[in-house]
Amino acid sequence: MKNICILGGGSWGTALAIVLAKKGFNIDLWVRDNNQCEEINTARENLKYLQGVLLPNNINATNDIIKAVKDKKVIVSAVPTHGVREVLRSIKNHLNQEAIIVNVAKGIEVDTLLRISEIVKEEIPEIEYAILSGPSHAEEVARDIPTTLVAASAKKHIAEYIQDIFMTPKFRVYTNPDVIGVELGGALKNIIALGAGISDGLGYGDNTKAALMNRGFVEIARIGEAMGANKMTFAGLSGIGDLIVTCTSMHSRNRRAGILIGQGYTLEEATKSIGMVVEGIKTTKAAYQLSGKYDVTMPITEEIYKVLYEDANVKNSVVNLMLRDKTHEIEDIVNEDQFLW
Ligand SMILES: NC(=O)c1ccc[n+]([C@@H]2O[C@H](COP(=O)([O-])OP(=O)(O)OC[C@H]3O[C@@H](n4cnc5c(N)ncnc54)[C@H](O)[C@@H]3O)[C@@H](O)[C@H]2O)c1
Ligand SMILES: O=P(O)(O)OC[C@H](O)CO
Repeated sequence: MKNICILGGGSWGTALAIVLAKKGFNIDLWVRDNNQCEEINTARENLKYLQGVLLPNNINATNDIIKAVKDKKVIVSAVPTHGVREVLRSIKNHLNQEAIIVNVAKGIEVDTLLRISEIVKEEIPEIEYAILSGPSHAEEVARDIPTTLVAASAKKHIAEYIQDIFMTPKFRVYTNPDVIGVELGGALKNIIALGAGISDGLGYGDNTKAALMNRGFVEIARIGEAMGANKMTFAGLSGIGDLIVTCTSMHSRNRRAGILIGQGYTLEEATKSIGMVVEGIKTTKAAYQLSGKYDVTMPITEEIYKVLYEDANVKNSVVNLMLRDKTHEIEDIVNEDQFLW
């Protein structure tokens, strides 16, 4: 049986290790923190990030990243976006020639505004790349709850290879050639999930959340198309699928952080209380800059940016969104000629 390396012993890296280990692969799980690494190997549980799930014996946590990647064809990168570049730099000279990086993080690098495939291209230009994304909370995947995802790669055989590696009766994987769309859908939905949480924290209702999700989807598709994605990808699992789960689930770290902010906690208090990565916070900053760079209107992202980074009042932000200039629902489809006069 093949050996697979997973980089990052947080909730998602651990959940994917369980899926693959149950399939029979031997897993080397690189965990940055040595105490956590030892705890995983002795307790057979990731107590900090994924409590209550027994880890199969064929998962070996290691603190040695070079050993973890050595001779592996499939290297799953499950470190948060802000750590990806540094991790790639540390492994680039130790990789198998056939290695494929399977990124599962959902974010945009703030300083460069690059997607993760672009960071990989900069750091290890020759390596094969795929992204695995979709509506998938670690807490459910680790407990064998049926889940569907999409493996995207520019190369069909790479997307299909990764599909085969991960596919189980409880973990169904589709393929898609649109790496840009899949990366952006997964990253940008976290911003809208923060907004959905803020709305819940303010005590607003289902109508408000549906509005945020729907108009959030419109702005994700708008910037996505400007950045070269296929608009249809946003109608798929990594787009609307992930937007739905993240905006509605109590597993979502982004939504839960938003709820706390809506209830009046500061960003710092909310982040500390969640205790896990809340990717949407940094992604909001990146997306706000991208909307300027591509000259694309992203009103929800803009208001969330102001709440997170300029201490704007959340209730005023809702008023700002409700009182924007009147407009057609779907600007590029509806035009004046389509109305009866
Ligand atoms: N948790 C989920 O359900 C889920 C599902 C799909 C995708 N994701 C994505 O997976 C990525 C990881 O999320 P997670 O939920 O596992 O996070 P987490 O907070 O549970 O764990 C993060 C892990 O990364 C490590 N880490 C933090 N900074 C690092 C750095 N600079 N270098 C190396 N390691 C670092 C931490 O020590 C920890 O082990 C995120 O991009 C997230 O959006 C998460
Ligand atoms: O817990 P969140 O908000 O980081 O979301 C996790 C996954 O992206 C859901 O698909």
